[in-house]
Amino acid sequence: MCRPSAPMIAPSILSADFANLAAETRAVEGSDWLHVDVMDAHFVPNLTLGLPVVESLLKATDIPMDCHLMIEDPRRWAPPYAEAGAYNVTFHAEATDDPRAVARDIRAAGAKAGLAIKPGTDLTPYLEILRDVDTLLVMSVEPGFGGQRFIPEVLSKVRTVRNLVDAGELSVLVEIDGGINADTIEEAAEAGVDCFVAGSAVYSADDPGRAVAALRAQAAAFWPTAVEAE
Ligand SMILES: O=C(CO)[C@@H](O)[C@H](O)COP(=O)(O)O
Repeated sequence: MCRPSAPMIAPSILSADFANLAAETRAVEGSDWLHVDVMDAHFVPNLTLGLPVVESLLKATDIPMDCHLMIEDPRRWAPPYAEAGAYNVTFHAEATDDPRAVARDIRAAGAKAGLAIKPGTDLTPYLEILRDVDTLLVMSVEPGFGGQRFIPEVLSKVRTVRNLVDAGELSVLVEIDGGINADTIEEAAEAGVDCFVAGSAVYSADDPGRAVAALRAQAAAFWPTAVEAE
């Protein structure tokens, strides 16, 4: 996968009004991905939504869906999200002892496969596995809740993967999730993030669509001038 030609912004509907999800997705038309947090109250201490809501959302929007599964047993539960039509399905490294098999099943079911790691998880044991996924999701807050403070220490993992991708040794999209807003997006962009998830920064704005555009413009100031278009 080549680097996208511009920063990608993925609004997280965790911060949207769950009683008006179709309207909330229309408010962010023009976003690169729609980030959907699936939480099972076991892998994380929160419960959100599951496959039936994702299936309905897929009918309500054309924005490519980025499903972030914060769940136990992703080998069992991840492929149906791909079969339903999600563009990218991300599972947690900490939730499985066979990430390659989960990624293979997601891809076989028709979606891009993403690997997520919590802030405290070391990247080193997963570097080889990154050859078998399309996206690395670096969590910059503890998974479970929106509106938390950005953890800048995770950017060393972003820099490591950025350098490997730029050197042609890996081909993976680098995504960051948690605490991304006008105060933090620039340091993340400078470290080499391709895709920025933003929940409260987008949905607490008066105009979520303009908030997406503003975040993209801020990150673009740190974009390399000549990147190969995806
Ligand atoms: O996965 C998660 C939280 O677990 C995120 O996707 C949050 O939804 C991001 O929200 P903000 O930190 O941007 O408010």
